[in-house]
Order: sequence, then structure tokens, then C-alpha cells
Amino acid sequence: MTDAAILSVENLTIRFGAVTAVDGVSLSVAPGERVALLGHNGAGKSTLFKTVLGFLKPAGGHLTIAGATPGSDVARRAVSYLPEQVVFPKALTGAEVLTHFARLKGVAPKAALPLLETVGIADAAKRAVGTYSKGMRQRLGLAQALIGTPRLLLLDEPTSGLDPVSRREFYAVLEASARAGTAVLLSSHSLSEIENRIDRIAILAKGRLRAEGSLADLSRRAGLPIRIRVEAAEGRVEALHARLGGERVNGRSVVVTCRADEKVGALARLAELGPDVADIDIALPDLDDVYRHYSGVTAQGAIQ
Ligand SMILES: Nc1ncnc2c1ncn2[C@@H]1O[C@H](COP(=O)(O)OP(=O)(O)OP(=O)(O)O)[C@@H](O)[C@H]1O
Repeated sequence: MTDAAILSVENLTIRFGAVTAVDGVSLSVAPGERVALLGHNGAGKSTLFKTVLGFLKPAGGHLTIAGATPGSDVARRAVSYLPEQVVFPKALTGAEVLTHFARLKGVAPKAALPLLETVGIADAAKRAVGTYSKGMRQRLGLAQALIGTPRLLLLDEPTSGLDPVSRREFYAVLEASARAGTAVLLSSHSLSEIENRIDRIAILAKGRLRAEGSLADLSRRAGLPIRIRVEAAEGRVEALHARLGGERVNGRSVVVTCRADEKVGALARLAELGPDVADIDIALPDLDDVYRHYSGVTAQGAIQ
């Protein structure tokens, strides 16, 4: 936990009657950091967000935003929130929505309106929100969340329902915000999408923080295997499989695994196989592998 953290969560516990939704979680997010909160349905992500927003009171532990208590004036000014399904009055134009929220936040509308350009919907500024597509509404939601340059941006499944181009643009805006110093905490189920777009990952399961760190750190700590796919030369797959072991895939390749520190040796041995080998691909552990490892998801998909 750093002193400079905008969001500081220490040993936080949240209960709903007999259900412990968040169980002794500690987490911090520093200015300019993008942290992804991952977890299966019911893991406690929304509950944590609601607590940051000041809607729920902890049963134990401590949470501060810019050093202030959630729900206080200081905390409310520091944090912006974008829900998964953003809803605005359909009859208002995009510009009117932004003007309205700017006034609520005490920001001059003329300082907020350029955000429509930032999120790529300036052309639709004078159209009623009721005519917007889901992606445009979500972009307007992001513009709303960016009003006043928040110190902490909370994004709950922000890109669900967006097309690939909109997603890319969405993350480009987030990256620019983070570079300008905004701390970002986002929840997502789209692991491949966030993989190269966040700085740290926090994995929740059954309300507990199972792991936290960069993808490289978590992957290293987990000791996850590297997969090497060796494509056999014509008619040589049986011979290759007999020599390498591993798993046969696609009728023509053999997949073997090794630890990160065994990779160079393994490749040297494969090079000795000479003309039996047509091609080699190396797959490092990805976020999906890391998530499965730490969240306790079995091969069948059940959570342990
Ligand atoms: N108001 C509530 N009353 C009772 N139990 C609740 C309430 N809100 C959440 N819970 C329970 O707390 C646990 C965590 O729920 P939460 O909504 O935080 O999960 P989540 O990680 O956001 O899931 P999802 O990915 O489905 O949005 C679940 O067991 C849920 O049923």
C-alpha cells in the first residue's frame, strides 16, 4: 500500500446478512494506474464498487478515496463512476446531458463539452440521446465520467456491448486519462481485451482477493507452463510425437509444455530434431491462464 494511493482499501469486509460479499480485501490504486478487478459472477466486484461510492458501510476494515471517507464531499468530488448499462434521459441531446452533469459537478459546461470530441461523438452532440446506439451512449457515459478530470475512475464492465473499434477507442481514452494522472479501477470479464491495456490485476473469488500484481508477476509466481507447438514435417507427426511425448493437435502438430526457465533448453533440443520439424510456435501464459490458476476455475469451469 503506497501513501500516494488515491484508493486505499485495507482488510475490507462487507456483509449482507449471512453473506460475506467482500472478505478482508486489501488493495490500492495509485494516480495514473489502471487496475482490473477480475472475478466470476458474485465474486464481490460490484459490492466493492458500491462501497467505494459510499453506498455500503463496511462491516470491518477501512477504505479511503484521496484520504477521505467514501460518500464524503472530498471523496465524491474525487471519484467518477461508469456503470455497465448507462441510462440518460432520451429526450436530451448529448450536449445537454454533458452540460447537466457538468453543472452537477460544479464544472463550467464549456470545459466539459470538448469531451464529446474526446470520446468521438461530437457529430451527434445536438441529437437526442434516444437516437444513440448503445456504443454512443456508452461513449457519452465515459465523457460524463471524465468531467472535471476525476482522480479515480470506477468502470463496471465498461465495454460490454461495444464493437471492437469502439473498444479500442475506449481504451485509448482511458490510457490518456491515466497518463494525465487519473487512477482507474475497472471490472471486466473480457480477459483478452484488457490483457495489454492495464497495469495491474486483482483477482477476487468468493469475496477474497486471491492474487494481485502485474500479469508478468502473477504468471511468474504461479509458475505457469509455456506451451510449445511443434508442427511436424509431412508424414513425420507420429515419429515426432513418439520422441517428444506431449499432446497431438490438428493431426499435424505436437504440443509440449515446459517451465519458463526450461524454455531455451527445450528449444535447443527441438532444433536437434532437424527435418522432422516444419515450424515452432511458443505461447506464453496469457491472462486467461493466470485467471484460471488464481481464481480456482477447474478445466470444467467450476469454481473451487
Ligand atoms: N443487496 C444484496 N443483498 C444480499 N446479497 C447481496 C446483495 N448484493 C450482493 N449480494 C451478494 O454478494 C455477493 C457478491 O455480489 P456482487 O454483486 O458484488 O458480485 P460481482 O462480482 O459484482 O458479480 P457480477 O460479475 O455478476 O456482477 C453475491 O453472493 C451476491 O449474491
